[in-house]
Amino acid sequence: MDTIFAQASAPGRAGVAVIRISGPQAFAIAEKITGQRPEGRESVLRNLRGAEGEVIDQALLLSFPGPNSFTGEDVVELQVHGSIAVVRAMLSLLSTFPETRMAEAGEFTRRALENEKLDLAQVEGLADLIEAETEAQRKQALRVLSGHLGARVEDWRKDLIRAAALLEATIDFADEEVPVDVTPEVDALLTKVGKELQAEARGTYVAERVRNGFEVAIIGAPNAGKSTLLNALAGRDAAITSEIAGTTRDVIEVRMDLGGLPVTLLDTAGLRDSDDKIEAIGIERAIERAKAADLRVFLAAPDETLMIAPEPDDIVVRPKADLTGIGESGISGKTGQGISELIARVQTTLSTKSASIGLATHERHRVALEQAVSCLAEVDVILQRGPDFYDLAAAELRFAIRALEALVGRIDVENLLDEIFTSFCVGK
Ligand SMILES: Nc1nc2c(c(=O)[nH]1)N(C=O)[C@@H](CNc1ccc(C(=O)N[C@@H](CCC(=O)O)C(=O)O)cc1)CN2
Ligand SMILES: Nc1nc2c(ncn2[C@@H]2O[C@H](COP(=O)(O)OP(=O)(O)OP(=O)(O)O)[C@@H](O)[C@H]2O)c(=O)[nH]1
Ligand SMILES: [Mg+2]
Repeated sequence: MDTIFAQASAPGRAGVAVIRISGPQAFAIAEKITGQRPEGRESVLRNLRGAEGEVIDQALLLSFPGPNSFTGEDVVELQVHGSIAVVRAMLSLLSTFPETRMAEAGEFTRRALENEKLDLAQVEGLADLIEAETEAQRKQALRVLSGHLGARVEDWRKDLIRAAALLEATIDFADEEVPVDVTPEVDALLTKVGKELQAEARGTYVAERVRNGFEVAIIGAPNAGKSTLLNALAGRDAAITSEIAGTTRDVIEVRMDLGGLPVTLLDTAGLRDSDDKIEAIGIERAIERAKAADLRVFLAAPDETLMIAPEPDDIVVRPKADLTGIGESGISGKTGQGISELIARVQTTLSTKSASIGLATHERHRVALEQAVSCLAEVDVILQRGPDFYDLAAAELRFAIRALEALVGRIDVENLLDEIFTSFCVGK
C-alpha cells in the first residue's frame, strides 16, 4: 500500500495549513523530517527540516497510529504556518521521498471506506458536509455522516435475513411434516420493512432539494413588479426593471440562503398573450420553469387569472401595495412593504416541505430503496403460490438484501466509488 500525502486545508494564505500523510511509511517520513519517530497518538511541536537539515517551519505534528485514525492507516498531520511558501516547501520536500506520493482526489476517504471507517453513505455525507453552505445542508450532511442510515440498513437487513432463513428452514423440511407455519412471521417482517423502506424513499426527494436548493418562481402579469421584487429580495440589481411591459424575457436566477434553506429565486417573463416572438418564447419558458419549481409566488390579485394556476401551497400576494393602499396581503418591491412577511411565508412553506426528510438523502439511495421495495413486492406474490415456491421467495429476498447492501457499499460498487471520489478535493 502506497503512503500518500496532500494538503488537507484550502490552498492559499491562512493561519494554519494542514498536510496529511497516510500509509505504512507515514511515521518513517515523520522521523525523516523531524529526527524523531512518533511514539503513539500524540501532538508535539517539532522543527521540520529539509534535505540539508535546514529548518523549513516549526509545526505541530499529530500522529495517529492505525487503525485508530481517519483512514485506518498510520496517519501523520503536519499543522504548519499557513503560508504559501511553507506549504510549497513542505510538499516539494515530501515529493522527493521515494516512500510516498501525492494523493489523488478523495484518496484518504477512499482508504477510510476500504478500512471500514466509513460506509458508502457516510462518504456521501462527508462530501455533502464539505459542500454545505447553509444550516439545513450542514445538518442533513452531518446526519448522513453520523452513519444512521447504515445502522437503519443493518436493521432492515437483519429482518430480511431472518425472513429468508425462516423460509429456507421450511424448504429443508419439505419431505417431512412442516413443524410450524412461518408465513405469519415472514409476512409481518416483510410488511414492516417494506413500509419503512417506502417512507425513507419518499424523503429523498426533499433531501435532494435541501442539497441542491429549492426553486421559488416569481410569476405574474407584465409590469406587476416581479423583477423589482427579485431585486429587493436579492439586495442587488440582478434583473432589469422598467415601466415597459414585457421587460424580462429570460429566467433570471438568484441563489439565496432563506433561514438556512438554500433557495434559488426565479424571476420570469410577465404572463400574457404576446405577438412578439421573443417575448412569447420567454413566456413559454416562464411557465415551464414555474411549473417545475418547488413553490410559486404569484404577484396578482386573488381573483386574477394567469396562464398558470396556483397549487395548494403556493403564495399569492397583491403587487404594488404602496399604490393600491392594500395593507396585510400586499407587497411592494419599491418600498419594502410586506417583504419580510413574504420571506417568512416562503421559509415556513419550504420548512414544512422539508419535515419529511429521513436518512436517505441521495437519488442513489432512493433507487436502491425502491429496488428493495419491488423485490419485496415480488416475494409477496411468490409466497401466495404456496410452500413449494418458498425457495424462489427466499432467493428473491436475497435480491432485496443485496439492494440494501449496495446502499451502504457492502458489496462491490467500484464504478460508483470513482464517481463519488472524483467530486472530492485532493486532501480529503
Ligand atoms: N486535524 C484534523 N481535523 C479534522 C479531521 C482530520 O482528519 N484532521 N477530520 C477529517 O475528516 C475531521 C474529524 N474526523 C476524524 C475522524 C476520525 C478520526 C480518528 O482518529 N479516528 C480514530 C480514533 C477515534 C477516537 O479516538 O475516538 C478511529 O476511528 O479509530 C480523526 C478525525 C474534522 N477535523
Ligand atoms: N409604486 C410601485 N411601483 C413598482 C413596484 N414594483 C415595481 N414598480 C414599478 O413598476 C414597473 C415595472 O416593474 P418591474 O419590476 O420591471 O415589473 P415586472 O413584473 O418585472 O415586469 P415584466 O418583466 O415586464 O414582466 C417599474 O417601473 C417599477 O419601478 C411597487 O411595488 N410599487
Ligand atoms: Mg421583469
